[in-house]
Amino acid sequence: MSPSSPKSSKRAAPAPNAEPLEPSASGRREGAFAWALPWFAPAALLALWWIVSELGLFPPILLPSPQAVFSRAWQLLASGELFEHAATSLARVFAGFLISSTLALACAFLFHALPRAERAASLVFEALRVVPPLSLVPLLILWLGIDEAPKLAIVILASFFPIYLSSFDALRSTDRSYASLARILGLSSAERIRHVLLPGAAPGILTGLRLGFGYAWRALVGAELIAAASGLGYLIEDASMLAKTDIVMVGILSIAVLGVACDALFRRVLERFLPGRSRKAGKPVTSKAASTSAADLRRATADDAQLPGIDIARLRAGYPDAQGIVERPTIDGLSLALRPGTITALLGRSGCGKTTLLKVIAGLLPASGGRVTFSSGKRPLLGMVFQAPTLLPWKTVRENVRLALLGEPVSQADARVDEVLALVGLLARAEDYPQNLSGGQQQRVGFARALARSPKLLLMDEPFGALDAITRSELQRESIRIFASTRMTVLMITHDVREAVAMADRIAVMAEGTIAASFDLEMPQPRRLTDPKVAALEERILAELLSR
Ligand SMILES: Nc1ncnc2c1ncn2[C@@H]1O[C@H](COP(=O)(O)OP(=O)(O)OP(=O)(O)O)[C@@H](O)[C@H]1O
Repeated sequence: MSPSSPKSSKRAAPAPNAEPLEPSASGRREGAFAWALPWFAPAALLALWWIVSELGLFPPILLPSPQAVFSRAWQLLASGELFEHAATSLARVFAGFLISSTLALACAFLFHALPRAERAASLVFEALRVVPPLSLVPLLILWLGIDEAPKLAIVILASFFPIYLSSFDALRSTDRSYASLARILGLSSAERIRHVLLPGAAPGILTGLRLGFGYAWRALVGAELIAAASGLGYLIEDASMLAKTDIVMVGILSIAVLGVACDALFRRVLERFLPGRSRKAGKPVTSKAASTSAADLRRATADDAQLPGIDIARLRAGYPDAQGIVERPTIDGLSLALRPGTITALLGRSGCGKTTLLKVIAGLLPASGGRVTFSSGKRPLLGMVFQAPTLLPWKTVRENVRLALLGEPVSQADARVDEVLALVGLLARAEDYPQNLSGGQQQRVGFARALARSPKLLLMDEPFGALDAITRSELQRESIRIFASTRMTVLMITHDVREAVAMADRIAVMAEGTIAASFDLEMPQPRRLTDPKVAALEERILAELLSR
């Protein structure tokens, strides 16, 4: 059959860049009924309940019919009795929850700031966590009497731990993920809390609050067994004594409905008030700065004499164990000189200590021996491109880059953000959230953020490692252009010998925590990898690497 026949063209697969197809009829039907999905199971249970009671499988004293329960509920509602009990229970849950969430959040923040205090309290907290609050009722009555206090105490004890644990974990994992970034960007404690810790931990904290609220409801009925005269727990207990099963079921259903409604409220808060969670793509931005060329970035105006050289001599460094002792140094007697304004590429097998060296130079890890000397006297203003983009998902692209310029006047900082985003070709995506960008685009944003402060020293940890071949080669070319126009001293880790040969002035090969060989490249840019001299050097370096 000829490819142009109508039949064949009907069957042809859509072109890769074709508009999305119209949803199919079955897809449309599914979409139309999506809202009803959560109601299927309750409706099925209700139907089952009705059938069982209609068949008379259980006597009404054990299982009253749905009609009997709903008419009793209507009666209690009309008399205001149900509302009164529900209001009392809600007041108890809210009061207990308010106290427990305040205490739990205070403990989470305090213990996050004071890890030793957390370790000191951990055993007591762990023990208290596993004791069921209801087992404490006799003691609570002895200590607090039989009024509201023991009921509140039970709700507090039940809801404290989910909130505390979830919030503490969220704070700790956010801090771990972004600690290096915050230090490299020079954020103050207040800036770190405001821009990183709080928004990063917010989902975990809100989940903890949601869980805690659920636990507060669950503990309520038990709490209202303690000499209560009102509340849904009391209603259930009182009715069960008089064998009024329909009222017992009204009480249980009321707790379920109120609990689900409160949970839905929490979820709405989570979805609405967390910045950047909507993940919508922002509007494209155009501005004069979009035409910024690399040459415009010369504002640092640093000539080579002002740029930092780095002299690393007999360096030793490693990761301390739990006792704070570095047993086996990762960097062991390493010496390397970085000339001002040059690009040095660091090659070496995985695990030989390349990232560790970068961390010591950046001041993220202390040296245990030897020295790192900066020709500028102290550690210069530095930018770092991490192995992963390490963007804050709750901030837009613009806000992520802006984070590097928090101390600067707003208009100046905004102009600079435009400049560096234009430089990496992403000004049009400034209002997007990182989730809406590809991996390569996210890495470019990380690059723009590192360049934003016009660093004198740029440290790059396999910046192109996770990218596809085309994006990688594009970014390599862009980087060469940027390095040529913005004077910086650059140290770049890579696993790619070609990348090193294409970009670097010096290549250092690392093995077992020290520099095994180094090569100076005096070939002009741009370098053609097919050039016999370049190809021969690539071969030599590859052989050197393989011999390690
Ligand atoms: N936070 C850490 N705590 C303890 N040991 C670590 C830590 N980070 C790295 N190491 C260890 O230090 C050694 C060197 O790690 P490093 O990340 O510097 O290697 P690398 O050369 O950068 O590796 P790769 O090329 O795979 O990224 C490894 O043995 C690693 O297990």
